[in-house]
Amino acid sequence: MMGGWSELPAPEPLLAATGVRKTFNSIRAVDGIDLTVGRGEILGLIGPNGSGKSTLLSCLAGEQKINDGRVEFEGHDVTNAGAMRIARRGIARTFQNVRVFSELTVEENVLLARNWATASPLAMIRPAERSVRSRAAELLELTEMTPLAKVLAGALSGGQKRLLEFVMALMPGPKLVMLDEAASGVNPTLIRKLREYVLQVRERDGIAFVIVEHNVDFVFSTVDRIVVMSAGKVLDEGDPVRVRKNQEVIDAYLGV
Ligand SMILES: Nc1ncnc2c1ncn2[C@@H]1O[C@H](COP(=O)(O)OP(=O)(O)OP(=O)(O)O)[C@@H](O)[C@H]1O
Repeated sequence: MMGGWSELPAPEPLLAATGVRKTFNSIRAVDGIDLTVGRGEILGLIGPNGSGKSTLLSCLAGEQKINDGRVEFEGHDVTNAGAMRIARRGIARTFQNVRVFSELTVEENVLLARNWATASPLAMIRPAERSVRSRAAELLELTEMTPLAKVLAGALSGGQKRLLEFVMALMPGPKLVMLDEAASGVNPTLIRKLREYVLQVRERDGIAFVIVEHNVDFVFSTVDRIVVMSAGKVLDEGDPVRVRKNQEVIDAYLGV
């Protein structure tokens, strides 16, 4: 068993973003951010509404083009490489507004997710190979969703839909998963389980996570390191215990 990741030397960077800037007309949504994520590291990204967290995720995932800066993944320059190419390199994400196919079952959603990062849209209609089916079954088992496999995704609770999206993000076998407010609208029991699943997946497969989150207890209890954003910049960064006591962070975000 490992003695906790925080005791290990700094992991080799998986993702390295430097000087990332994204503007919308006069709004500097992301204003010169440097961010690294180590292999298997769980990084928290917090900050007030509108501080640029989701925009930064979209830039890293290649959904938005950056105005300035550089993004490297496993040493490859992926700056403005586009969402598909970046996904193929091994970055997956979930969204603030859950994106699942309501008219398909849980299992069908999970099987479809295999191809998002690896194949053409045409390949989506091919029946899933045995290895894909067994990965889907294994991930549903891990997240205790096997009993829901045949249920239509539209019939799931908000929390279960978030869990389904989590499984879908894991299907292509990513090296980095970015979760955008995965605990939002999720009941406390399911949040505890989500935390457990994140830690298990990291432990088992060495997957790194970037967790954008307003649920302070969830994020501080799950991550190895935290980055606090404010008005498009990094306000503080480091050990969660220290950051939580930083008066500037308390004033800007943690507040009351
Ligand atoms: N497509 C867009 N067009 C114009 N402005 C945008 C766009 N997307 C984001 N912004 C602006 O960029 C800034 C950062 O927004 P962003 O959604 O990234 O913040 P956030 O930290 O994720 O906020 P929240 O916690 O509320 O999700 C805000 O001022 C927002 O209004």
